[in-house]
Amino acid sequence: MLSFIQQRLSKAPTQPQTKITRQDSIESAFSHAPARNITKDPSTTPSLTTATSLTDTSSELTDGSAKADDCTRSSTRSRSHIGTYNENVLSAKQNRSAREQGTVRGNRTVPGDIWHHGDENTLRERLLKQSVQVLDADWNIGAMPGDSLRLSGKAEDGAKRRRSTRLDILDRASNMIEKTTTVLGKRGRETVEAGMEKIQALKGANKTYGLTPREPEMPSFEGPSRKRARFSVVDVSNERPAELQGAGHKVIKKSTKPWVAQGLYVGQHRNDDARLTETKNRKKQTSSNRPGVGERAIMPMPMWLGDKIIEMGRDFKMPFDVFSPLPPGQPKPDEWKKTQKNVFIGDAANVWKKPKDLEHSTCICTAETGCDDHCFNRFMLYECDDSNCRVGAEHCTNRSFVALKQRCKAGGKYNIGVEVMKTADRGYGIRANRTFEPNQIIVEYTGEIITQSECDERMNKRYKDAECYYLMDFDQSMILDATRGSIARFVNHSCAPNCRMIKWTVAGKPRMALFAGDNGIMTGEELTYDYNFNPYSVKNVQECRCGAEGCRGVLGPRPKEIREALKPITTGGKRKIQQVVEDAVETVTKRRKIAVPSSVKSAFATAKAQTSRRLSEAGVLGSPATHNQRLVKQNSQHSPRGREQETMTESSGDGKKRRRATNTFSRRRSSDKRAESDKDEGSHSRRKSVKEKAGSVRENVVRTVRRSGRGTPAGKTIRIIGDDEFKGWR
Ligand SMILES: C[S@@+](CC[C@H](N)C(=O)[O-])C[C@H]1O[C@@H](n2cnc3c(N)ncnc32)[C@H](O)[C@@H]1O
Repeated sequence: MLSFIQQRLSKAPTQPQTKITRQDSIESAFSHAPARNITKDPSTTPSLTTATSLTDTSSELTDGSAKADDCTRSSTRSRSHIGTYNENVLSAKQNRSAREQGTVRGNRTVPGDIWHHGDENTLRERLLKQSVQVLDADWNIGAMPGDSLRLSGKAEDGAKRRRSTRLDILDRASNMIEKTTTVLGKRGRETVEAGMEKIQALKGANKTYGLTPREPEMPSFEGPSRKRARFSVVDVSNERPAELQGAGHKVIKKSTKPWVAQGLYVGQHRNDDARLTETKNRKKQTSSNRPGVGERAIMPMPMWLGDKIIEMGRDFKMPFDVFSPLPPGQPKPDEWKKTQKNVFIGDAANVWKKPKDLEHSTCICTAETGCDDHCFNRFMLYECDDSNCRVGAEHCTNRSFVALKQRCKAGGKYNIGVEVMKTADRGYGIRANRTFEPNQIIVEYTGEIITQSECDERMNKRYKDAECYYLMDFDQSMILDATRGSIARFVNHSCAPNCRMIKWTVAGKPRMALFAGDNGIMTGEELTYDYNFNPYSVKNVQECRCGAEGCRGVLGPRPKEIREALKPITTGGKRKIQQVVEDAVETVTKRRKIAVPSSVKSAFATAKAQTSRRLSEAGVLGSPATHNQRLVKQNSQHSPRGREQETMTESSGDGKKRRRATNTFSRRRSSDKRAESDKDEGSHSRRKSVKEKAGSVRENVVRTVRRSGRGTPAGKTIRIIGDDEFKGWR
């Protein structure tokens, strides 16, 4: 501090450069103090401003007359502050509080009693101590002689205001320029004058900031600092209120941390909605000033999926492109006739019969359960609607086809969700351009519904030279031909599929759709399902190129199994006969590449009839109908969803895997108890027993379900029965 004062003093033009010792200081105080005490009249004594700071140069005397006085003599106070001192004493003093020291901070005058009490030594000592205290007191450099001290009558204002050092610099700069202009030519003068104007403008601008807080400290250029790197200097002149706006004024704004709000999705922020078309996005953006439209306050979910995911919940997965369509310029299949609805062709409409029992089907779900896996309609693959479900559209979750319709109606690539792609060795295929939930409906398989005879005709004529066929067994022995149909016709086969093709009954009509498998679908995955292709002839077997780990090598069952299925019954053996029958009736082609040769068909029918007859004779089965019921029992495997669509394999006695009929299901009902009691009646004739039990079943079975697809002949009627009931039929 002292060195600083000495520096100031050495710079001061009016102050002679003398070394002042502490002793001098004391003596100076000694000599001036009485004068001050004597002239202590508030009306005449210039009141010094309260101490501000060392740099404060605006401290002013209230009395102008004092100015002259101040010029002629040094301030007592100032001089008392100057001098050398004993550091030990000083430090000892500093460690004590002002109260302990018996002085009040800021008391810079020598008390009057010094003059009246004590001898010289004591007096000197006290003076020494007090001088040292004074050194520790607040300083008012403005009171010091020399320097550019300016006085005015408003001491209080001066205490609050400080002259900006920048103004000093500007003053000096303008002085220099003034001097320079005298030696410059006209052109130079003009340039300098322009500079002057700029300086004046700056000065003016600075004045407007007279009352603004001190300019914030700017980052120095000493080198990059980690702490400073977090701050960025930004021009926020537009954000500042008008009165604070000044030329090029910069403030420091803390840099944002977008990852706090966006997490792993940082940098993926987009203004447009990828699900919408460009036009719709533009429209949306123009109307996006709606109130309430804003950023989420919480960490966003994967983009574009919205509230649905929050509601439904989903395990966290690493970020992926939720919506990622193929870039333009992909190879496209030849244009085909499209239809988004099934169309009955020819006699098909007359042949097809609406199931009679539908009106009786009403689920008993509540809004809480919302037609979950226990919903009876869901179990039967009936879609809920207002006629068969009391839960209502808001809570019912068994309205997939309605949801699909709404999605497609909304339009856009995202909502459609699938697109055609070219595969390496399987022609065209279908890929998902977005994610799908497990078991979510993806796309409907639509086309023309034709009768069997119409199919034969088409195969022989229209599709004679075709490479690909889009035929699928549908309902009531009819065929769904998607040659004219929906995009779903391009879905390829896989032995390890990620989707299922399932037939549902919607408003009394059968409809086929592709559903996501149990693992859901990720963006970019190729969609496949198991064709369960039945070539009806060994020579029509197609090589499978699905590339799955457990690939069967062919589309459909393995060749050996096909041979087994088609082998005529020559030998007895209950298990074998049963197996052949089961295999014969199990899988009906859902998708066929070629028409079934009539010779194969008749051989198949003959084998089936023969087997049924033999089994009936042997008392194993009562009738073809009960045979179906037996299949129901043997193959009913309760899936987690209470139904089973997939063809399954089960281990036979010889340890080999063999295919079993599936696609049917059974359910334990209250009638099971009755069946239990029936069982106790003993061993009557099998047929009689079956008849009796069939009667009881008729009473209790809720309805008859029409099913087709893998595992059961299309259009065959299968009754739903309880497991225990079935025991009696064996
Ligand atoms: C309904 S089409 C599927 C779309 C077809 N890839 C296209 O380009 O039109 C069925 C035909 O695709 C071919 N295909 C489908 N999946 C296959 C697979 N896993 N391996 C070999 N060929 C397959 C077979 O030729 C089959 O007859």
